[in-house]
Amino acid sequence: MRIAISSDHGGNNLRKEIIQQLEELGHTYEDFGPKNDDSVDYPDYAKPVSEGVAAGEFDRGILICGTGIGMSIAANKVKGTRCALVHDVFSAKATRCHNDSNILAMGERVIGAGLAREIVATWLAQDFEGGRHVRRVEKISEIENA
Ligand SMILES: O=C(CO)[C@H](O)[C@H](O)[C@H](O)COP(=O)(O)O
Repeated sequence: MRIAISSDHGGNNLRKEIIQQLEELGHTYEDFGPKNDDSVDYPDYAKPVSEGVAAGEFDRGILICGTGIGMSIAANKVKGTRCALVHDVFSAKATRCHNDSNILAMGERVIGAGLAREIVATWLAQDFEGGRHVRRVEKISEIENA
């Protein structure tokens, strides 16, 4: 899978950990930074990942900040993104099955690297269930296009 990933300064350590995991799992990825630990603004880093996923340049995106909240709010402003803020494995599976989420947001200040790795592995592996959920995802697009 082609994956776009970024963080803010609050997510730098977890981003590096997840990049290592992506390499272990054999995914291709583009790292949108940041390049150092300076304090930055999360919308600047959510934008290129979200736009890349929405444009079809990447299959999925992963965004990490302190809480994951700012990243997920910013990502969901980009038309075509369905960003899920996830801090448990059940939700990681459910949001792929039901919401066809194309971006995963997590908070480095909320969960540890072990759980984050489990969430990423589950979220990447899980297919969209389709069926009744197609209609609901289409209704999200209708709101976006209104
Ligand atoms: O979700 C966030 C913002 O809504 C993130 O947690 C940011 O990483 C956080 O706001 C950064 O805070 P800092 O005090 O500037 O490190």
